[in-house]
Amino acid sequence: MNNHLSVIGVPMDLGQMRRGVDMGPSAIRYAGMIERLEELKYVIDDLGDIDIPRPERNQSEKLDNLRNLNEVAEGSHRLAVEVDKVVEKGRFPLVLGGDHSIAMGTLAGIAKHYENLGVIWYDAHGDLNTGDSSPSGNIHGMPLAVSLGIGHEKLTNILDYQPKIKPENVVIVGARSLDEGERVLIEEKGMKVFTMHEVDSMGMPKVMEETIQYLKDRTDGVHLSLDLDGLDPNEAPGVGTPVMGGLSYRESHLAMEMLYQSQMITSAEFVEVNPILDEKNKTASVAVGLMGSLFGEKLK
Ligand SMILES: NC(=[NH2+])NCCC[C@H](N)C(=O)O
Ligand SMILES: [Mn+2]
Ligand SMILES: [Mn+2]
Repeated sequence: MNNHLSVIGVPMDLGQMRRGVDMGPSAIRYAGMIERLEELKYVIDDLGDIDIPRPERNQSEKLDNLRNLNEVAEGSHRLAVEVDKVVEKGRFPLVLGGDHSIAMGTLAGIAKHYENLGVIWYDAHGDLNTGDSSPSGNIHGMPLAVSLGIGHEKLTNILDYQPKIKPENVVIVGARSLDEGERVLIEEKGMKVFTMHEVDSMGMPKVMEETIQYLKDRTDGVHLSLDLDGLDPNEAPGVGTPVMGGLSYRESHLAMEMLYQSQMITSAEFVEVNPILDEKNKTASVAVGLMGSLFGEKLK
């Protein structure tokens, strides 16, 4: 694994309606992230936080069922520019959210450097909505669709190219809340999804084995997009859209350890940590713990 990490915080809370997720990057750093990774002998540049635009008052609230479209697009664009530079320098981008809408910026910055970027979308949700299909108008439910080139032009065209990724290079893990339009898209594109049903029936070792094998055969780099709501809300309560029956802390550690062993992850982001909804920074600590496993911590 690339031993030079560049950390970028993204205090974005405009992709959904619960305030506080903009403090996610601070909460994750406060939970000891940098020290934890330094312990593993990584060289770390913390690039600080991206400046996120604040919406003007009186703007028409939800144009095309896309809440805060212009600000989210601009924030993601700024993130994409920074991530692009990090990859250009040969460093591993580690992005801290912020709500999941930021993934469209992260992927825009990374994917131009790969022919076939793979993505592991670790999440209770598919985030495959568009303005047309979204029940909420919240853009954090759309970044995977946007990265596939599906959605509003202001979002799909960040850094002036699209699509960022191909549907066959994506694996979704932990899904248990998919909207109708998302199911249709998954079916139509033949996307690989391990729902909680598969995790329960196959077990996490098999799910990750298959994920790793599948991506190894077809990609030249793999981005991990980890939404903390993929985990069960009992273990990661500090998220804005919790869904019961999620991945356990232990399953998630195992998944991260297997990814470390595979040596295939080339970038990562940890999103949706909301300290206002959290219990004593538990969810941020879970994020840092999972990073420990992803970057090679071992018990012996
Ligand atoms: N990144 C997330 N937590 N996304 C939740 C999305 C929830 C729902 N599917 C929506 O579109 O509103
Ligand atoms: Mn989610
Ligand atoms: Mn998500």
